[in-house]
Amino acid sequence: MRRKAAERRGRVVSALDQLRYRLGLALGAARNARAAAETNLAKLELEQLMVRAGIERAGQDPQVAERLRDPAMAEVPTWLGRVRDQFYGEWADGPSRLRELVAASAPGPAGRPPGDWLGRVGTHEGLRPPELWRIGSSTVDGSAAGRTPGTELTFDVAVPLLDESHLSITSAPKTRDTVDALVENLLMRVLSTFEPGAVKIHLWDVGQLTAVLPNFYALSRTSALTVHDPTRLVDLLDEFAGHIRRIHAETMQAGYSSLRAMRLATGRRTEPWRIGVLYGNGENLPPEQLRDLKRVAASALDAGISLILVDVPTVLGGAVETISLFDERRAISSMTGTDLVVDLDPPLPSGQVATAAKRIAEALVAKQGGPRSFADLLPTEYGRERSARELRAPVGFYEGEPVEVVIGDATPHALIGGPSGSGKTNFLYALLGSLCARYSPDELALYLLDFKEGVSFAGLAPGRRDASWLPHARLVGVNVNTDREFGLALLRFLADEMRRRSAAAKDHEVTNLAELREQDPTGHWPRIVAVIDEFQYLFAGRDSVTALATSLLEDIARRGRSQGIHLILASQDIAGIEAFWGKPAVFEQCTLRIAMPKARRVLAEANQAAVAAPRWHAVINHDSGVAHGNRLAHIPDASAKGVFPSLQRELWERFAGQSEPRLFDGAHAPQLDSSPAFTGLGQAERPLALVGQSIDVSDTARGVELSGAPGRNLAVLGTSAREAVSILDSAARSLARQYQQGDVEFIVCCPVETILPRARELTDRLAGAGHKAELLDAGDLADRCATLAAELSDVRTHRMLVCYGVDAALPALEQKAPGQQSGLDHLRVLLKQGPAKGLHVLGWWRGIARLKDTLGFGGTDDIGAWAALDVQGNELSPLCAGQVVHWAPRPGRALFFDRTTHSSPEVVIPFHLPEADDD
Ligand SMILES: Nc1ncnc2c1ncn2[C@@H]1O[C@H](COP(=O)(O)OP(=O)(O)OP(=O)(O)O)[C@@H](O)[C@H]1O
Repeated sequence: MRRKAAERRGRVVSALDQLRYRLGLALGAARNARAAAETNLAKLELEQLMVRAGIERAGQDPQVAERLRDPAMAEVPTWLGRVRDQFYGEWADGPSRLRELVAASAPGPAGRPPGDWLGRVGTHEGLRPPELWRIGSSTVDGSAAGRTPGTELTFDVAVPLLDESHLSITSAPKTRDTVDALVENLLMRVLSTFEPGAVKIHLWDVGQLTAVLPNFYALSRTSALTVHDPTRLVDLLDEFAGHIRRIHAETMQAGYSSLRAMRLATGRRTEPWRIGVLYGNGENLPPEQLRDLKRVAASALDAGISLILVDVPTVLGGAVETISLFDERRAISSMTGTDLVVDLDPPLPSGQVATAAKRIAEALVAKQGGPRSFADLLPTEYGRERSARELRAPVGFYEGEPVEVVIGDATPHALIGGPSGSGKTNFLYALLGSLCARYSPDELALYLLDFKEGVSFAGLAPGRRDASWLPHARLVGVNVNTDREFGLALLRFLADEMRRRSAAAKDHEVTNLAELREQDPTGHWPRIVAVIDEFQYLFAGRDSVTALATSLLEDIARRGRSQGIHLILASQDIAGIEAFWGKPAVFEQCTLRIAMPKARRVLAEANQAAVAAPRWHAVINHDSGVAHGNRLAHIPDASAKGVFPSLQRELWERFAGQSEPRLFDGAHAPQLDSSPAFTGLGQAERPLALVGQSIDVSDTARGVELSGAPGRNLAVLGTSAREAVSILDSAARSLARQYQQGDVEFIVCCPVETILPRARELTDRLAGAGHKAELLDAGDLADRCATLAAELSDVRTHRMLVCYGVDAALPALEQKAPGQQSGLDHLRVLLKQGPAKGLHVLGWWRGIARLKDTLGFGGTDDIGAWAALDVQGNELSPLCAGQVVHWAPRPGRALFFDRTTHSSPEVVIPFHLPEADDD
């Protein structure tokens, strides 16, 4: 028992020994590994210190010297030396390669000696900026490059800047003049490279109000150079942040990741480069400013903004090159590495810099000088652009540079506001001219509607004085302020077109216009721009027109974008449009805002840019009116006499073959004789009695089909004689065109004395057309009604009883001999049974009550169609199946309802009667 226990103990002890042994081994290994790692770390740290100080000079660095005392570190300098020798060994022709590289990457003023360029104004248009900008040179000993020891090899040192990198400069004591010379040299190289205006410089110096780079003074009077308040770094950073947001949005919308990418792809420079030079004092910036600065620096380069920081201690995001000065001539730079000393270029002669700055400033002023003209908005060749992705055109200029408007996916619709006389119409002309000159009618179709009293778009359609028209215009609507229905018709048309495009997109399995055009290259899919000037009229009432207009506008605003249907809405007073604010969706979809001087509520609430905008300028904002999107532009005078018409004529000749636009002029009633609806009439089985022109996008007339169905009579209601006469005239004359001679007979009766000449005229015209037409004496009406009623069953010809002022005949018609039927009874028979037998009544009643008296207890069924003039809507409901009728009577318009074709009445324009004007 005891032996067994001793054995067991022995086994345990030996197992424990084994364990201890193994643990000991493991611990020892870990200790060794740790010691090795620590030594390695110390070597790497030393290596880093030596590289930072420069291998040649490292021995003088007290930190390095201290570490080198450790024998374990002895191999570090040896190793670094070997690496360097190996590097330079392969670098025998390095200096000359560098020289060539800098010469290629820093052409002209970017790298050449100042004598070659200083004082000359640059001409580079700025598509591809130089990649490097010279700051000095560096010299290496030939032995390092495999040459004879003692020979010196010199090469140029240059730094990247525009689009490429920021620059951080650290001064040494008493080197401010050197730093200034370095910065001045760099900026002068940049300014002298490009055409004036391509670069803007912003100077900020924490310690100085005005005297930063004094040789540049002449430039500070132009937009090329701005000196910022030393206490307001925040303003400068805000300004840059605003540019970055705006430019980022613009480039992304156009499908590019940076301004540079966009410039290279499109071959156009749309923005200047901006260089911010910030002089600090070596102390840390307050944390908030530091954060803002880092944020700006991180995305600035993609927006063409580069920073040059002098003694601003910060680690910037993005690419940064550094220059650290040792003394008044020498520095080290991240471009060359710490081992090479850069001999900075000597300062440029200050007098010459001042002269050069003055010349550049003068050239810039000359370039920007004087207001630019409308012709400056136009391209050299017309109709070259494609609208598949977007529409883009300059509308004005800011400091000589064009300012563009973009209508596309991100800014599908535009809102233009400004008080009367602020230049909205002029802006629209500038925009339309600029767009139409760039895009052919196959790329852009315009629908133009002006609610203003006046004829601002009228010239775009063919007129008496100028037969040309704007070939892009498909519709021109003027003087429509009383015809909100026309606005509605346009919106309906756009909504239908939107559906048509959406169905086509579905068929081709695509989601937007660009793809549809790709998939259906032979289709006709221009971008559609609908301009509605003074669009607030659309919302002028609290009625069904306003309700419908609002919902259609909302629908188009929401869904038009992907179908290439764009709205441009202009108004004097956007703030005052109540219905508009009740439905903010339209407002929100109008992400392109154009504020004329003093415009209210077009831009975002806190954005006051429109208040300060000078005359004939506009604030163009593609960011829903948020301040960072503001672009101020001077708009050239596009409304001066002959300016737009001459472009129109050129475009008309260039794009000959485009059909005329439809012109809708609310101030002119259409002529029956020239209406295609009238001239196109021929013999028909169910003839149409034309009542008037429809208020619609398509040029059509409305009429009543006089078939044999019950109720196929026409009543004209109200006291307005001119319109009533016109309606009966057009109805009878249009019917006359649809019958062969002998197939129809017109019986015209006019109990209203004053109208008699009109009735006679009509009768003569009908007779002149070869038809049987008789002007019945009012006193004979009752008897004739009796005869017509009696003959109803056996007449073979069609008969039209045209009666002007039936109400005036009522007293005579009502008379009846005892036991006999009255004339009225016979008229009722004609109204009820006539249509089936080919007899139709076209009558004018001057009041609804008199119509009801005429119809008697039989109700209104025998009047299947009517045209109301000065009659209130509520009086009309019984004639319209009891529905609520909105109708504000107005001269020259009628409310037309045909039970068989209408669900609700529609407004029509009775045709113009030339001879009736002679009254
Ligand atoms: N950029 C401009 N340069 C020169 N003249 C201009 C400019 N813009 C407008 N005008 C002139 O100012 C006048 C008013 O301009 P416009 O008709 O465009 O203003 P509006 O805002 O449309 O005014 P309203 O709403 O009263 O029609 C016009 O006679 C026009 O010639």
